[in-house]
Amino acid sequence: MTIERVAIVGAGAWGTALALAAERAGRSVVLWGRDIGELAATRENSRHLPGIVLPAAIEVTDDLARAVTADAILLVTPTQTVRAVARRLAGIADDTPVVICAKGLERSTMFRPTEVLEQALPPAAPAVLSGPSFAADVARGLPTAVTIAAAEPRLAMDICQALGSISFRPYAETDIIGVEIGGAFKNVLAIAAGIVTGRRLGASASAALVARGFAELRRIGAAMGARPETLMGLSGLGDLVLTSSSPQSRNFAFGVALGQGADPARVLVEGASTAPVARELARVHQVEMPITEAVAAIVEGEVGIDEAIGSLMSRPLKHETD
Ligand SMILES: NC(=O)C1=CN([C@@H]2O[C@H](COP(=O)(O)OP(=O)(O)OC[C@H]3O[C@@H](n4cnc5c(N)ncnc54)[C@H](O)[C@@H]3O)[C@@H](O)[C@H]2O)C=CC1
Ligand SMILES: O=C(CO)COP(=O)(O)O
Repeated sequence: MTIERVAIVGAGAWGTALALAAERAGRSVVLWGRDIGELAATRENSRHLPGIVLPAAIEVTDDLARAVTADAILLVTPTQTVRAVARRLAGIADDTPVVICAKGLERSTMFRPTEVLEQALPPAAPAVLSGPSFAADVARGLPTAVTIAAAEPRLAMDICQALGSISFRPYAETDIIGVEIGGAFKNVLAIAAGIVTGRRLGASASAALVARGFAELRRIGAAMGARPETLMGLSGLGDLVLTSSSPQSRNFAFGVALGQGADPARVLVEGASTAPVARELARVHQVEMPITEAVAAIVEGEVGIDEAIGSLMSRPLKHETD
């Protein structure tokens, strides 16, 4: 299919950046948001992307009917809102590609976002966009590569064709589960990496955290049906490395604040919402995920940070690749 008109639903940092990417790729773009007063008036998202002015060609609207008729829709609101927002898109034509751009797991059901989408919006053809990509980098046109997955390889490639440009390079994939698992769990692991940095535990501990965190990601991925190659790619290891090493990441920055003694109840980032669900999924699938367990316990206020670190370091010795 040819995708000419693209709607971005959600005008936060990532939605605004993806609107710019789609416009650079030559698409006709409509950016829908519920709070677009300032954006519509000034063409600048000063809260999330200060200094970046949207070109006149991008239509900014709070009228969802303008989005429903697009050839493809990018759903770019936080994970816990995907169900409600998807329901509001009920008027779409059958098989309209709806590309999930959130990274997380629904708390009430433990569903991945495309599972939520399938329930809430049955006419949609689900897809997912994920990978190492900060909104500010994409908005500025810096080189970025992401993964776009859909069950049908042809659809994944059509969406790649629609969004790809000289600065934004999507790779097509069919492993929706793997891409979503990578995006959801890396946010939890990024909080752990931030805690290591905030607690000044050293560069060696940071590297160990990424490697052992990735071991957890591979184990839960195998249990949930992800392909190992997907987890090795942009949306798994690539995004884990990015968000576990950069203060630009809100999840990492949240972890840094926790490591420095901040109250876990104060901030809400995707990884904090996902952590208790990730822990529960690990238990359901009987997968050992001590770092994920520790993050969940910390953000839920069940243990202190020093206690959690002590528990991780005093676990029984084992073979590395068991
Ligand atoms: N910011 C980034 O660099 C990246 C973010 N993401 C993911 O994209 C998702 C969105 O993140 P951001 O845009 O950064 O968040 P944000 O906080 O900048 O924006 C979220 C937007 O969603 C809107 N929203 C929230 N609830 C809504 C509802 N019920 N109905 C309609 N609109 C609603 C808010 O008004 C806001 O405009 C998250 O899952 C995040 O993990 C993925 C890659 C990069
Ligand atoms: O997912 C992201 C980059 O790939 C953005 O990470 P944060 O949500 O932690 O800022």
